[in-house]
Amino acid sequence: MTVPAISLTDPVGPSHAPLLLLGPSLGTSTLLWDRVVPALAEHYRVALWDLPGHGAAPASTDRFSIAELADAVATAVDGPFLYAGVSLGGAVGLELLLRHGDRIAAAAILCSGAKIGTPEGWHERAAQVRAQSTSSLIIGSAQRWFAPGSIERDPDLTGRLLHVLQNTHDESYARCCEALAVFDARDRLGEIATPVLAVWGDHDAVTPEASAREIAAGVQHGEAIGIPDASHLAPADSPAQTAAVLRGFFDTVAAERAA
Ligand SMILES: O=C(O)CC1=CCC(=O)O1
Repeated sequence: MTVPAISLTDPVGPSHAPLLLLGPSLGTSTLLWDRVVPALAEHYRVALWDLPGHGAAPASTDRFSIAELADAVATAVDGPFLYAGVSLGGAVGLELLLRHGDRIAAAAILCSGAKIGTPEGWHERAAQVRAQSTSSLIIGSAQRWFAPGSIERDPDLTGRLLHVLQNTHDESYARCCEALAVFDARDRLGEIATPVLAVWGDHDAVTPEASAREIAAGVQHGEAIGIPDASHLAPADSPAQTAAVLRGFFDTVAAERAA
């Protein structure tokens, strides 16, 4: 088995606070959470991970699965943690819950699904990137990723996110597409006993409300919530609301466990 190369940041936040791991979507990096981390780091020790060949992580040219990414994330940290991940990072979250659920007190799965897209679509995307690089994805990704008005509201962050995509290692991106092509956790959601919050962005056509509701209904303790001004990259589109939704959920779970 090849271990996919992820990278992990040092945690920021109060030294005795619970560890919160934040995961990226395909083609992005830890930067996706840039506007959310300051609010979360007041209450949690926040660490972020990068996908192979994205952001700070080394490239992985061998095939890997979403489950192997989850194992790599679980191996990179010690002890218990909270988790929040976007899209592919949310799929990794579901595999973390299935494979390492005893270490996770609560997880938020944002703009994601128990299955995302179609195998044909992911194989086409992988072939396109191998032939024409991630640069060929910029315009379509900007349309899928951001809610109307986001680019004008925060040209710095949205522009830098598109640069991350352009700088992503092509073969690693293609391998992520192939991992998504065979990812399907729909039949296993009922095995997840950890509390889960599934979040959708109202403008998201990739993983719409129905995807979040499927996760929330399928796990043993699930709830779902929408973020009105967000598309696929909710932490970039609506950072304050994303932080508030995560804090509300994690605080409620902690209070219920303490009661
Ligand atoms: O299509 C996109 O770029 C959006 C996306 C799908 C899976 C993921 O992580 O991001």
